[in-house]
Amino acid sequence: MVKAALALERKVAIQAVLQASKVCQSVFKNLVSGETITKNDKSPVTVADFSAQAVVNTYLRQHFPTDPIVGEEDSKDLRGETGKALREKVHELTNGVFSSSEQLTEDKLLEAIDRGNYAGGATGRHWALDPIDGTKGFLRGGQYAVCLALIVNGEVQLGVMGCPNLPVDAKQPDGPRGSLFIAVKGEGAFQRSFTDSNETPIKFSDIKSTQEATFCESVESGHSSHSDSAKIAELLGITREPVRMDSQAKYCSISRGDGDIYLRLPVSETYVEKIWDHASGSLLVTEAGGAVSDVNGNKLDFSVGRTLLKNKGVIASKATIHSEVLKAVHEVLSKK
Ligand SMILES: Nc1ncnc2c1ncn2[C@@H]1O[C@H](COP(=O)(O)OS(=O)(=O)O)[C@@H](OP(=O)(O)O)[C@H]1O
Ligand SMILES: [Mg+2]
Ligand SMILES: [Mg+2]
Ligand SMILES: [Mg+2]
Repeated sequence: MVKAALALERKVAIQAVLQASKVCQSVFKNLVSGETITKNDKSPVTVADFSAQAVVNTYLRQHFPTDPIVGEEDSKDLRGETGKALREKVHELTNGVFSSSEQLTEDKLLEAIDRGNYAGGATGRHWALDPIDGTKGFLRGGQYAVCLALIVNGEVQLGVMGCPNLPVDAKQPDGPRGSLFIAVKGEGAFQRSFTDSNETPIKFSDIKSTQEATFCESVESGHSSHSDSAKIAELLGITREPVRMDSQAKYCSISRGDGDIYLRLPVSETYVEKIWDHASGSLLVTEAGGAVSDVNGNKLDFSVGRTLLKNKGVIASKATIHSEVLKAVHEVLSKK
């Protein structure tokens, strides 16, 4: 029997993402839905962000002590007198996940978070972590995801995403929630629930033409232009309403056939996408029978640091319609 690639990395990443997802769920339950929080108070998501990063980085450190990590967050806001209140909350929450022998001191907590400060690059292996992707989704009780990927020599080899609010079965939107997605390069894409470790292979839906397709896009038009995507939909003969959701849950949804096309159209000349917003999701898509490129048809280049400096926007779809989607994207964007 051929030994599965990256078996230990896969197992550790699943455990880390599940634990971090549970931290986020408990913060939401105790803080966001509590009465103490005002609408524009971002602190609950901040606490969950830092704790989730500390939890994942600690697991990675235990099993792969020399692996560097590109994580979205750093401990700056948790340091000194000004960071004391936040630090204490994050400390308590993070230690709630670990056994008595694994408890972190405050210093070790800050150190764990800052292990995410790696610059990335083209050689060797490193992890990319978004402790909460879709922070706005988290706050509104919508979609968010804990996203972890392993990048080796600039190529994503493993991606694990925890989506606490995503229904396990899209056909039962009011059914159980908490979906975990796993992809290893060359080994396919899988889904399981948070509570049952049985994994099911997933793939894109078998639409024959773009007319049958559904778009999936960001909730915020500031992150992807809704007006451009409407024009692209028209060119492709798409009549179904776009499904809007936050976070890399979009990649997960299309990979299991809930939608078909994820468009992230550039909204500004200056915004550069971050690797942690796309690494795990893009591998899931290609392993589920999809294709991913930027709006110019270039492969996403994860080898140039913490950002996707060489790319503009993202187009992900079922592989068989990708070139047609790209053509429509080009037609609309070139007129601007
Ligand atoms: N201007 C702009 N353009 C494009 N992308 C941006 C921009 N600003 C931020 N971000 C990043 O978007 C991440 C969330 O993406 P989403 O697809 O979830 O957006 S949305 O919440 O649905 O609007 C979000 O990830 P999180 O910070 O992890 O939530 C950001 O990294
Ligand atoms: Mg993000
Ligand atoms: Mg984030
Ligand atoms: Mg952020």
